[in-house]
Amino acid sequence: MSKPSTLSLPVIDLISWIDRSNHTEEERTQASKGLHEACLRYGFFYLRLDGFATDSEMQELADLGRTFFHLEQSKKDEIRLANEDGARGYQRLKENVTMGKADNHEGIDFYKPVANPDKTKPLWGTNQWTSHIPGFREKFEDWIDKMQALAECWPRMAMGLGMTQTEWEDLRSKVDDSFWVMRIIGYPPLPSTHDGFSCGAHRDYGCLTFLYADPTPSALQVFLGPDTDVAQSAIDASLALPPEQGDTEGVWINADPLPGAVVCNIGEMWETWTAGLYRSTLHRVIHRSSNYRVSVPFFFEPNFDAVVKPLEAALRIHNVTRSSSSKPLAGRFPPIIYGEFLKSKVGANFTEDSQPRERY
Ligand SMILES: O=C(O)CCC(=O)C(=O)O
Ligand SMILES: [Fe+2]
Repeated sequence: MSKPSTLSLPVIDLISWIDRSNHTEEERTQASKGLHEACLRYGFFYLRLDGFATDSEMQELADLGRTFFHLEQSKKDEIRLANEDGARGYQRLKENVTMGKADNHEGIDFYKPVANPDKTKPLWGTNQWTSHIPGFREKFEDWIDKMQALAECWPRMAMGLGMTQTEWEDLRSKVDDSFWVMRIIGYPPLPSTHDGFSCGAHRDYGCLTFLYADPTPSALQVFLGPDTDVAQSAIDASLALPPEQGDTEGVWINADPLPGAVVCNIGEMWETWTAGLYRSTLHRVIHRSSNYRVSVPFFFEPNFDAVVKPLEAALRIHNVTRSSSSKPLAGRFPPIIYGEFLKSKVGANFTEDSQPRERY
């Protein structure tokens, strides 16, 4: 495996939006510009959370996750996926599959609770919480609230798209009942004999991911292709993607944890809303250190019944910059009903002995 490049991702500071009364409009405009640029050029960046979440609060989540994964197997299996709708609950090591290869991690998945749960319907069951760790549920529910609040202020920051007030309100109505997902993931060291990764290369398919990971370095990697100008200097043909993922040349860079920040990345829904202006970037995890790594990604998603299609504001930008050779946008980004899209993803990524379910 080639060594990842030492390039690093941009850092976006949200404080002027979180603590509005102590910051100026000018500071908010600058933060928005930085965010827009980062979405255009990378689709992956750090979000500083000063004044919003502390390192010790985030580390506590990783510790709780680690305590769970270190329970005996039978206690973990008490909340296994198969008890529910096949999507909510615990999955064992290597139950997730990416590109046909077992991922060397275990995890617990939670989705937005639904009214009238029915576990016979895909994604419509009940979340499962361990009873073996005091405070586990409360701490993670607090985190879910925080991540939802963080996502609330986010689209407003994307001023760079030049949305009108009406367009902004329309977009907001698509995410005001977000069908969010949270995963708690446990990664033992990846054995050199394992045919696959800790988490294989993929794009997240919702709106926005906010990832807290424990301080383990050199685990999460992000792929920057040749159209990311920052990668131009570092392109190395030996780092091309495997043919099944397009054989694109580029670089894998480490996205090591930054204290006081989460990693944020764009999912396919934002790529659709912006008709490809914002990038949903490939990433993967290769965890070869000797410790047990824990990460907690929170996926902020559209409403289950939201229709997602390119935003007028994005099309206006395209119309200004589009070259005559580019493919018609409408064909490339047909409208999607988010919940249907989500269900269509369910199924490909589990081993045969577990209920099928998509890995984010
Ligand atoms: O554990 C990580 O660092 C990333 C996990 C991830 O990409 C995902 O669950 O979608
Ligand atoms: Fe991901």
